[in-house]
Amino acid sequence: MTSPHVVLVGPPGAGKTTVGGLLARALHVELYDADAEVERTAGTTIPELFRTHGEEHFRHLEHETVTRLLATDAVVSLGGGAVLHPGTREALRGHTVVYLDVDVEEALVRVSRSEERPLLAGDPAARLAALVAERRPVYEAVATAVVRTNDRSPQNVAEEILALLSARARHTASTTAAAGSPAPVGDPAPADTPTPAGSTVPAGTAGDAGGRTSDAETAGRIGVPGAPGRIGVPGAPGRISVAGANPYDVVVGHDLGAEVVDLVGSDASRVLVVHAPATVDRARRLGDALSAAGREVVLHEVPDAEAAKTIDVVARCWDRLGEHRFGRQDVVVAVGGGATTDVAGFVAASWLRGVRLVNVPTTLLGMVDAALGGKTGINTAAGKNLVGAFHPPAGVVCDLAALTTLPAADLRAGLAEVVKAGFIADERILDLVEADGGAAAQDPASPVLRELVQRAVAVKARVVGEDLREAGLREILNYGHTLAHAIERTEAYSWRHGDAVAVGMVFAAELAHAAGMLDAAVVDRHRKVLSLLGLPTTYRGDRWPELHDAMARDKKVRDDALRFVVLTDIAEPTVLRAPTPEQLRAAYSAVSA
Ligand SMILES: NC(=O)c1ccc[n+]([C@@H]2O[C@H](COP(=O)([O-])OP(=O)(O)OC[C@H]3O[C@@H](n4cnc5c(N)ncnc54)[C@H](O)[C@@H]3O)[C@@H](O)[C@H]2O)c1
Ligand SMILES: O=C(O)C(=O)C[C@@H](O)[C@H](O)[C@H](O)COP(=O)(O)O
Repeated sequence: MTSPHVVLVGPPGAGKTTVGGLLARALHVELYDADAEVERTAGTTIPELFRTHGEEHFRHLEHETVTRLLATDAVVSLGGGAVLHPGTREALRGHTVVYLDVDVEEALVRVSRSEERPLLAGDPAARLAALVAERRPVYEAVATAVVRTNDRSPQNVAEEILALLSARARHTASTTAAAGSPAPVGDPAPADTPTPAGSTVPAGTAGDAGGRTSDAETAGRIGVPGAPGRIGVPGAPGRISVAGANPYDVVVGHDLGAEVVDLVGSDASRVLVVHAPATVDRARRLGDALSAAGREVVLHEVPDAEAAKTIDVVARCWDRLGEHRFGRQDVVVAVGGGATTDVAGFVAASWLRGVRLVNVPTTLLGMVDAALGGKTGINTAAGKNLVGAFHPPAGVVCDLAALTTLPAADLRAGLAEVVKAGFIADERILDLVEADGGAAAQDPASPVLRELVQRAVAVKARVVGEDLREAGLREILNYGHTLAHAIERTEAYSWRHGDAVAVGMVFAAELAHAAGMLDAAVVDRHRKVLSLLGLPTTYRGDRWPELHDAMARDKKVRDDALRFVVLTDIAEPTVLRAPTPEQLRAAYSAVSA
């Protein structure tokens, strides 16, 4: 089926027509500007169409025009409001759609230089701000990639899109070339053993939740607009929304006790505050605030770190809830790192088949990863996080002051998940770390760390908002985790999770390189960024059988075939299915100390 090389969406002033022209020239194809096509077909201007027939009539004509243009082999630029038509959104499924993101101030400067825009009549600044606020989630929903245009020349933006298109073409080519039967899970075979080639799955396409769930093999690309202003300006608490059946916010700031009291709400009679030994003071302070607000507070300490994630600890929590007659309207508040929020979350998910959960993460890793997204759970003898439930919190409150008491090694471990967000979706994270050799990222009081937190949260929020139950896209958050969880189990959970993830990401990058999918330069960048932060990039070289056995129990395994989230470039995650024993061996040997 003929399809445009790329469809550009975005608000007025995003540069769709200018960038579209450059792309069309570079690709030697036509540029179709949907607005111009509507005018040509209607034989009048858009302002005139609005005046004489109204917006609804215009949207109808626009939808028909876009449907026609989507059957061309061109570059297509859509009018700012085209995506408001449900039929147009539907028609965009399966196409490569790039959202050109721009801040309102810059868009305003650009549109003030151009022709009449009916929807901006009156107070253009206010109208544009309202339009962008209304439409941004829709652009993000239809887009397969988001490209920032602020402070960038149209040429520079076009180059980024061309690079995206060629990476996508490489995916398609490698998928076609590498399709093969799944390799059985087992130790790497000797080099001369014939084995099926590893196969890759291309990144997702526009708004294709249906396709993702039916295939369950696709990890998608996610572009993250990510200017700090979009997710909260430095100095004010950032508030990042997580979409879903029950949307909630992640608040990032200081002195946020009142947020917790609000989130618990006045319907609750009782609150179980679950905390780690290291967070008892913070838990007590929150408990006092909740008591002052009229709630009965039960403080409950769980063991430190991974020792908290057991069925015995869960059972003790259930006992406390039973003793205090917790009902359906009562609440669990988790105060601690990822281990605490994981176990407390599972308690909340299972008590009376689910009560309200408020997460107050006190580690960096908890703030950027564990406390949001709804994955709760515990470990079993067979492996990490094997029992649990998806139970999203009612809200997540990240008080950055907690990071000042966090041991440096735990802060570093959290940075591994921040870096993960950088590699899978937001390169600016990597740039920020590299800018000063990783120093500011490790300073709990620095604005850089705050921006890193907000950016990493924004990445996770967007992914889990689209795919709570890991039907496809969410797998990208597991980057580096297949080997990481195996290392943690092999080391009897004496390794920090983030440290294991750091090694796991280098392994995944080496694996993608061995499979011919990733340039050596990107693999090197993994080592560089992680080393700047003092994170490990190697592991002992004599543990392959144990590691392989643990990886064979990974949740991503399908039909007994190992599956790894890998990159084909920065912010280009995909899934490598059934890598060959040679590829696995090459990657393991490359990370062996
Ligand atoms: N559910 C998810 O989506 C998800 C995501 C990522 C990680 N995780 C899980 O999270 C866990 C790792 O989380 P983590 O790195 O936060 O580890 P952690 O919970 O073990 O905390 C690390 C250490 O810091 C201490 N601590 C916590 N807050 C402190 C503070 N403010 N000051 C001083 N000490 C403090 C803890 O008691 C612990 O000793 C793993 O079990 C991992 O599997 C879950
Ligand atoms: O939220 C997710 O999804 C993740 O994969 C985030 C990971 O960083 C996290 O460690 C998660 O707990 C792993 O989940 P699992 O399902 O692989 O156990």
